[in-house]
Amino acid sequence: MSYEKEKQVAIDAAIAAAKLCQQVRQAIPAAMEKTDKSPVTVADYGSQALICKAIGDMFGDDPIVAEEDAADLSTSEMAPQLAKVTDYVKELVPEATPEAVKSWIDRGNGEVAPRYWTLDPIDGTKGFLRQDQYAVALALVESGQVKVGVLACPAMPLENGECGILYVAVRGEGAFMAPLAGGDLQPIRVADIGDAANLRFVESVESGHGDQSRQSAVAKAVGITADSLRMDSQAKYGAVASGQAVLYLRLPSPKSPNYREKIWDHAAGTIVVEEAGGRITDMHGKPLDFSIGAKFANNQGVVVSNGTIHEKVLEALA
Ligand SMILES: Nc1ncnc2c1ncn2[C@@H]1O[C@H](COP(=O)(O)OS(=O)(=O)O)[C@@H](OP(=O)(O)O)[C@H]1O
Ligand SMILES: [Mg+2]
Ligand SMILES: [Mg+2]
Ligand SMILES: [Mg+2]
Repeated sequence: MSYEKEKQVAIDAAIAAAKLCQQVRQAIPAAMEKTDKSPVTVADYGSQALICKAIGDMFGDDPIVAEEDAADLSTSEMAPQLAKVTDYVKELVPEATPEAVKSWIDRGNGEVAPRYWTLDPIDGTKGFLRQDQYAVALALVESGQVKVGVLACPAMPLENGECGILYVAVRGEGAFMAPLAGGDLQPIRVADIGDAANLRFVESVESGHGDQSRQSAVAKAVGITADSLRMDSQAKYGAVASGQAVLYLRLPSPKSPNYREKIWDHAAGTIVVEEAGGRITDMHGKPLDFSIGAKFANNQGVVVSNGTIHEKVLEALA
């Protein structure tokens, strides 16, 4: 099946959302705290509203499983924040009202189904707040397999010194990147193992999102001696897909050993890497299971590689 329409709607929505995020970021955004103590900003809500509206308008029957929830924005003390979100959304959707914005955000409360979208309106909110990397990550999943993935990474550097990369993949059609500001999609490939300069691995910036000492031990065991490239968000998948790194390790943090990864933190990134020739499994070599729910209840840790080193990495982990 061709996913031409899905791909185009996803690209347009992600680009619009990334624009909103960059506008918020120029104003040095403040963070609000969610009940799990993690940060969220008006940009996370604005991005989710824009994208869920776009998907809902074009594919009204498709559920969307997204990170944020408008319930936190619905109290009277949050009214000023909701007004701010609405103002940003209005710049791109003039008919936006606070009520409409909340209802668009809540389109993201869908459940995993035979066909669904999953959205992280800002992946790497901590990176967004630090003026580092972040990504708008949107994917379409059918029968448990990611079919379309779009990653908009406004802070990823291009060769010409400018910033902003869009990564796009459709199952069976390859992976591509383009300047986020506009330009043709160019095919990308993972790095070859013989390419010693690219023997780098990527990992999270936040030490609590992984096990950095085990990650560097595993990288060393497969011959990667250079220091890791630390990067927030699914931009790490973009780095592997385009050959800047051969490995992304995300092993359970000793601080939260029972944490289960969320589907929106990986869906778009995984198809971009797979279509660029790479491989993804959990730390035990099992495929990530996108068919059960918002959390990967049956997977632990994530290993993303250029493919050729994957078995060696799994052996080092075993
Ligand atoms: N304990 C633990 N272990 C693993 N992952 C966790 C954990 N806690 C949170 N999260 C999720 O991490 C998402 C951000 O991941 P990053 O790789 O961007 O982390 S980092 O900012 O580079 O450190 C972040 O996504 P966003 O909330 O979209 O930013 C969280 O979903
Ligand atoms: Mg979050
Ligand atoms: Mg995330
Ligand atoms: Mg997020």
